[in-house]
Amino acid sequence: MAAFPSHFPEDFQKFLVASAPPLVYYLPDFITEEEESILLRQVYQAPKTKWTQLSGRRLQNWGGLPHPKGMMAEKMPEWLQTYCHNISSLGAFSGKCANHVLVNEYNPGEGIMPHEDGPLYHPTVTTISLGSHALLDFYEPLVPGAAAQSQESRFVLSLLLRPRSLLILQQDMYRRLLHGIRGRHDDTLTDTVKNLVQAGGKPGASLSRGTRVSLTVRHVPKVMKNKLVLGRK
Ligand SMILES: O=C(O)CCC(=O)C(=O)O
Ligand SMILES: [Fe+2]
Repeated sequence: MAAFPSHFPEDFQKFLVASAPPLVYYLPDFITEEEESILLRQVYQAPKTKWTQLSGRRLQNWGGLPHPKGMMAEKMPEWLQTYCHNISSLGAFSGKCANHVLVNEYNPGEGIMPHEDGPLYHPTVTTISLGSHALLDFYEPLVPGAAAQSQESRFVLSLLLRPRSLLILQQDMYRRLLHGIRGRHDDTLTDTVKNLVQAGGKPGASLSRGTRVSLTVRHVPKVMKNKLVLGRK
Protein backbone atom coordinates (compact mmCIF):
# COMPACT_ATOMS: atom_id res chain seq x y z
CA MET A 1 0.00 0.00 0.00
CA ALA A 2 1.02 3.58 -0.60
CA ALA A 3 3.11 5.28 2.04
CA PHE A 4 0.99 7.67 4.06
CA PRO A 5 2.39 11.19 3.74
CA SER A 6 2.90 12.69 7.15
CA HIS A 7 1.53 16.11 6.18
CA PHE A 8 -2.03 14.76 6.00
CA PRO A 9 -4.00 14.34 9.22
CA GLU A 10 -3.96 10.77 10.54
CA ASP A 11 -7.67 10.13 10.01
CA PHE A 12 -7.18 10.94 6.33
CA GLN A 13 -6.28 7.34 5.64
CA LYS A 14 -9.96 6.45 5.32
CA PHE A 15 -10.14 8.54 2.14
CA LEU A 16 -7.25 6.71 0.46
CA VAL A 17 -8.27 4.81 -2.69
CA ALA A 18 -5.99 1.87 -2.01
CA SER A 19 -6.82 -0.07 -5.20
CA ALA A 20 -5.49 2.75 -7.40
CA PRO A 21 -1.79 3.48 -7.92
CA PRO A 22 -0.35 5.93 -5.39
CA LEU A 23 -1.77 8.37 -4.53
CA VAL A 24 -5.49 9.07 -4.62
CA TYR A 25 -7.69 10.48 -1.90
CA TYR A 26 -11.41 10.77 -2.56
CA LEU A 27 -13.51 12.79 -0.10
CA PRO A 28 -17.26 12.47 -0.79
CA ASP A 29 -19.41 15.41 0.33
CA PHE A 30 -16.43 17.67 0.89
CA ILE A 31 -18.84 20.61 0.48
CA THR A 32 -22.56 20.94 1.25
CA GLU A 33 -25.34 21.39 -1.30
CA GLU A 34 -25.60 25.01 -0.21
CA GLU A 35 -21.90 25.63 -0.81
CA GLU A 36 -22.27 23.90 -4.17
CA SER A 37 -25.05 26.23 -5.29
CA ILE A 38 -23.18 29.30 -4.03
CA LEU A 39 -20.07 28.23 -5.95
CA LEU A 40 -22.08 27.58 -9.12
CA ARG A 41 -23.73 30.99 -8.80
CA GLN A 42 -20.32 32.66 -8.44
CA VAL A 43 -18.96 30.81 -11.48
CA TYR A 44 -21.90 31.91 -13.63
CA GLN A 45 -21.82 35.47 -12.27
CA ALA A 46 -18.26 35.96 -13.49
CA PRO A 47 -17.95 38.38 -16.43
CA LYS A 48 -18.41 36.77 -19.86
CA THR A 49 -14.86 37.80 -20.75
CA LYS A 50 -13.56 35.52 -18.01
CA TRP A 51 -14.56 32.45 -20.07
CA THR A 52 -12.28 30.83 -22.63
CA GLN A 53 -14.06 28.52 -25.06
CA LEU A 54 -12.08 25.42 -26.04
CA SER A 55 -13.20 22.47 -28.11
CA GLY A 56 -15.20 20.28 -25.75
CA ARG A 57 -15.28 22.58 -22.71
CA ARG A 58 -14.93 26.16 -21.55
CA LEU A 59 -12.83 27.45 -18.71
CA GLN A 60 -12.08 30.30 -16.33
CA ASN A 61 -8.57 30.89 -15.06
CA TRP A 62 -8.13 32.43 -11.59
CA GLY A 63 -4.93 33.46 -9.81
CA GLY A 64 -2.81 34.24 -12.87
CA LEU A 65 -1.45 32.39 -15.90
CA PRO A 66 1.21 29.82 -14.97
CA HIS A 67 4.41 30.48 -16.92
CA PRO A 68 7.88 28.87 -16.90
CA LYS A 69 9.38 32.25 -15.90
CA GLY A 70 6.89 32.63 -13.07
CA MET A 71 3.18 33.33 -12.77
CA MET A 72 2.09 36.94 -12.66
CA ALA A 73 -0.14 36.49 -9.65
CA GLU A 74 -3.62 38.00 -9.68
CA LYS A 75 -5.77 38.38 -6.62
CA MET A 76 -7.89 35.31 -5.94
CA PRO A 77 -11.55 36.26 -5.42
CA GLU A 78 -12.83 35.66 -1.91
CA TRP A 79 -15.29 32.92 -2.95
CA LEU A 80 -12.35 30.81 -4.18
CA GLN A 81 -9.85 31.89 -1.54
CA THR A 82 -11.86 30.06 1.13
CA TYR A 83 -11.46 26.76 -0.71
CA CYS A 84 -7.80 27.37 -1.53
CA HIS A 85 -7.30 27.83 2.19
CA ASN A 86 -9.41 24.85 3.30
CA ILE A 87 -7.78 22.41 0.92
CA SER A 88 -4.28 23.69 1.70
CA SER A 89 -4.84 23.30 5.42
CA LEU A 90 -5.44 19.59 4.84
CA GLY A 91 -1.75 19.48 3.90
CA ALA A 92 -2.39 18.86 0.20
CA PHE A 93 0.45 21.17 -0.92
CA SER A 94 3.00 20.22 1.76
CA GLY A 95 2.40 23.36 3.79
CA LYS A 96 2.08 25.75 0.81
CA CYS A 97 -1.18 27.53 -0.02
CA ALA A 98 -3.03 27.00 -3.28
CA ASN A 99 -2.79 30.08 -5.49
CA HIS A 100 -4.38 28.90 -8.74
CA VAL A 101 -7.87 27.68 -9.67
CA LEU A 102 -9.04 26.50 -13.06
CA VAL A 103 -12.80 26.30 -13.55
CA ASN A 104 -13.85 23.87 -16.28
CA GLU A 105 -17.40 23.50 -17.54
CA TYR A 106 -18.45 20.38 -19.47
CA ASN A 107 -21.84 19.87 -21.05
CA PRO A 108 -23.01 16.28 -21.59
CA GLY A 109 -20.94 14.81 -24.42
CA GLU A 110 -17.94 17.05 -23.69
CA GLY A 111 -14.62 16.11 -22.10
CA ILE A 112 -10.90 16.70 -21.98
CA MET A 113 -8.19 14.85 -23.92
CA PRO A 114 -5.72 12.75 -21.91
CA HIS A 115 -2.91 15.02 -20.72
CA GLU A 116 -0.38 15.66 -17.96
CA ASP A 117 -0.68 18.74 -15.78
CA GLY A 118 3.02 19.31 -16.11
CA PRO A 119 5.90 20.91 -14.22
CA LEU A 120 4.49 24.40 -13.60
CA TYR A 121 2.46 23.14 -10.65
CA HIS A 122 3.39 21.64 -7.31
CA PRO A 123 2.78 17.92 -8.10
CA THR A 124 -0.60 17.72 -6.41
CA VAL A 125 -3.94 18.35 -8.08
CA THR A 126 -7.13 18.80 -6.10
CA THR A 127 -10.56 18.94 -7.73
CA ILE A 128 -13.99 19.91 -6.46
CA SER A 129 -16.85 18.69 -8.67
CA LEU A 130 -20.10 20.64 -8.98
CA GLY A 131 -23.42 19.98 -10.66
CA SER A 132 -22.86 16.53 -12.14
CA HIS A 133 -20.50 13.55 -11.96
CA ALA A 134 -17.60 12.68 -14.25
CA LEU A 135 -15.48 9.64 -14.84
CA LEU A 136 -11.85 10.69 -14.80
CA ASP A 137 -9.85 8.19 -16.86
CA PHE A 138 -6.15 7.44 -16.48
CA TYR A 139 -3.71 6.25 -19.15
CA GLU A 140 -0.14 4.99 -19.36
CA PRO A 141 2.10 7.51 -21.12
CA LEU A 142 3.19 6.79 -24.71
CA VAL A 143 6.42 4.82 -24.87
CA PRO A 144 8.84 6.83 -27.07
CA GLY A 145 9.80 4.96 -30.20
CA ALA A 146 7.32 2.11 -29.67
CA ALA A 147 4.81 1.04 -32.31
CA ALA A 148 1.49 2.90 -32.42
CA GLN A 149 -0.28 2.49 -29.10
CA SER A 150 -4.00 3.09 -29.08
CA GLN A 151 -5.50 5.19 -26.34
CA GLU A 152 -7.71 2.30 -25.26
CA SER A 153 -4.73 -0.05 -24.91
CA ARG A 154 -3.11 2.50 -22.56
CA PHE A 155 -6.19 2.85 -20.35
CA VAL A 156 -5.50 1.93 -16.71
CA LEU A 157 -8.38 2.95 -14.45
CA SER A 158 -11.16 5.45 -13.83
CA LEU A 159 -12.35 7.40 -10.80
CA LEU A 160 -15.95 8.42 -10.25
CA LEU A 161 -16.14 12.05 -9.22
CA ARG A 162 -19.52 12.82 -7.66
CA PRO A 163 -20.80 16.36 -7.25
CA ARG A 164 -19.49 18.00 -4.03
CA SER A 165 -16.55 15.58 -3.76
CA LEU A 166 -12.89 16.49 -3.45
CA LEU A 167 -10.26 14.48 -5.31
CA ILE A 168 -6.57 14.69 -4.43
CA LEU A 169 -3.94 13.20 -6.77
CA GLN A 170 -0.22 13.00 -6.09
CA GLN A 171 2.86 10.89 -6.91
CA ASP A 172 2.40 8.43 -9.83
CA MET A 173 -1.21 9.45 -10.35
CA TYR A 174 -0.01 12.99 -10.97
CA ARG A 175 3.50 12.55 -12.34
CA ARG A 176 3.31 9.42 -14.47
CA LEU A 177 -0.22 8.69 -15.68
CA LEU A 178 -2.20 10.91 -18.03
CA HIS A 179 -5.78 11.85 -17.21
CA GLY A 180 -8.79 12.76 -19.31
CA ILE A 181 -12.58 12.68 -19.53
CA ARG A 182 -14.27 10.96 -22.48
CA GLY A 183 -16.87 13.03 -24.30
CA ARG A 184 -19.92 10.93 -23.40
CA HIS A 185 -23.56 11.43 -22.43
CA ASP A 186 -23.66 8.39 -20.11
CA ASP A 187 -21.18 6.44 -18.05
CA THR A 188 -21.45 2.75 -17.20
CA LEU A 189 -19.80 1.79 -13.94
CA THR A 190 -17.51 -1.23 -14.06
CA ASP A 191 -14.73 -2.62 -11.90
CA THR A 192 -12.26 -0.35 -13.67
CA VAL A 193 -13.72 2.45 -11.50
CA LYS A 194 -11.40 2.09 -8.52
CA ASN A 195 -13.31 4.22 -6.01
CA LEU A 196 -16.77 2.70 -6.60
CA VAL A 197 -17.27 1.91 -2.92
CA GLN A 198 -16.14 5.33 -1.67
CA ALA A 199 -18.25 7.09 -4.32
CA GLY A 200 -21.33 4.94 -3.69
CA GLY A 201 -21.55 3.46 -7.21
CA LYS A 202 -22.97 0.07 -8.20
CA PRO A 203 -21.22 -2.06 -10.84
CA GLY A 204 -23.33 -2.15 -13.99
CA ALA A 205 -25.22 1.05 -13.16
CA SER A 206 -25.42 3.76 -15.78
CA LEU A 207 -25.19 7.45 -14.89
CA SER A 208 -26.30 10.14 -17.31
CA ARG A 209 -24.26 13.28 -17.33
CA GLY A 210 -25.55 16.77 -16.71
CA THR A 211 -23.46 19.92 -16.93
CA ARG A 212 -20.44 19.54 -14.67
CA VAL A 213 -18.31 22.38 -13.36
CA SER A 214 -14.99 21.45 -11.80
CA LEU A 215 -12.66 23.59 -9.70
CA THR A 216 -9.07 22.46 -10.13
CA VAL A 217 -7.18 23.92 -7.18
CA ARG A 218 -3.38 23.90 -7.37
CA HIS A 219 -0.22 25.56 -6.09
CA VAL A 220 2.08 27.30 -8.59
CA PRO A 221 5.48 27.56 -6.84
CA LYS A 222 7.08 30.05 -9.21
CA VAL A 223 5.40 33.44 -8.90
CA MET A 224 6.55 36.77 -10.30
CA LYS A 225 6.63 39.23 -7.43
CA ASN A 226 7.00 42.45 -9.38
CA LYS A 227 5.82 43.41 -12.86
CA LEU A 228 9.06 45.32 -13.49
CA VAL A 229 11.05 42.09 -13.25
CA LEU A 230 9.50 41.07 -16.56
CA GLY A 231 11.36 43.71 -18.57
CA ARG A 232 14.80 43.00 -17.10
CA LYS A 233 17.44 40.84 -18.70
O1 LIG B 1 -12.44 18.60 -14.86
C1 LIG B 1 -11.61 17.87 -14.32
O2 LIG B 1 -11.86 17.21 -13.31
C2 LIG B 1 -10.23 17.73 -14.92
C3 LIG B 1 -9.63 19.02 -15.34
C4 LIG B 1 -8.19 18.90 -15.72
O3 LIG B 1 -7.66 17.84 -15.89
C5 LIG B 1 -7.35 20.11 -15.85
O4 LIG B 1 -7.88 21.21 -15.79
O5 LIG B 1 -6.13 19.97 -16.01
FE1 LIG C 1 -5.51 18.01 -15.90
